[in-house]
Amino acid sequence: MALTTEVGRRPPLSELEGVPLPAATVDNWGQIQGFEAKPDDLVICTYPKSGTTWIQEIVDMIEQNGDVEKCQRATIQHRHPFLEWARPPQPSGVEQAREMPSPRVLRTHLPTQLLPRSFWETRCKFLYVARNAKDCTVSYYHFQRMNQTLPDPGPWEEYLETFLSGKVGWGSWFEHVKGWWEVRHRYQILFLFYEDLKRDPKREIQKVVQFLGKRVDGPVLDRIVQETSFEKMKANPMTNRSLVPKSILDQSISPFMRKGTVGDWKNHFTVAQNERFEEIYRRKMEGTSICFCTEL
Ligand SMILES: Nc1ncnc2c1ncn2[C@@H]1O[C@H](COP(=O)(O)OS(=O)(=O)O)[C@@H](OP(=O)(O)O)[C@H]1O
Repeated sequence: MALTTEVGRRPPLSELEGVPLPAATVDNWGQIQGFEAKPDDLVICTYPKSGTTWIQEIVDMIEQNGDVEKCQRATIQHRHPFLEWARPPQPSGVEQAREMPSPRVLRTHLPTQLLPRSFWETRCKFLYVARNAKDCTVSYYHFQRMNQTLPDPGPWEEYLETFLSGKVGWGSWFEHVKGWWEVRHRYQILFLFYEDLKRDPKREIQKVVQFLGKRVDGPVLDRIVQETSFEKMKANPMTNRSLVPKSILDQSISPFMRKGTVGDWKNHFTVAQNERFEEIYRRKMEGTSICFCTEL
């Protein structure tokens, strides 16, 4: 009896310094906090659903000089250890990173105030990708519907309030984005926008190439643009999460590679919801110079 109930239940989030996080991440916090960064680490930082997988594939394609076969060596989630990953008895993200040869590419959704200190001290490189709040809300909503390890989002109108109050995994979008934006000139941070990547992928990928101190020739750059398109990544089992068991990601509810567009929020927000969102947005983003576009 009890087992049946356990299987069907979504685990609630835990909290750390007011930021909701998966309970296993909080339980493993000692290990995460004590993580030893290295000066040649590259850290991909994002708020959830902002283009993490996309930028990971771009970075890997650049590192492999456009060699598609080499990027097929493992699923995207196994190529770059996720710092907060903790699912005993599997090796945690920290343990995976420790085993990895340098130079390492790591990934995290942590807000600046929770990032382990060694990252700031070693002054390694950070690649931050931000996505406009409205599309992020929509993408996160569908992700929570299908991700059996996160709380059930409930109906859309309820989820919108949960998102606005920051009671979702990794906390408030507003605080996350503002936090990373504020430190972007103090550290080696390349700050990118999902919407710019959509509008002009070639230009944005060139920025990444330069930031990584690499050189790629024209045809290779064109191949990277092509192979990291939404359509290609949606069809690629190494990037589309189709190899993740259905008990974790149920893609019959919503695919991981869902739409990959700018402006899908218009298919979800009512006029009233949009007005309320904008009002809260204005208040929470007051005083910051960061600017997003919500349609192309
Ligand atoms: N190549 C490419 N082009 C455009 N858009 C892309 C691409 N790859 C992933 N995506 C879209 O990014 C959303 C998933 O974000 P993340 O990868 O950050 O998700 S996660 O936090 O790691 O779970 C999710 O957005 P939505 O489709 O709006 O839900 C993905 O479809």
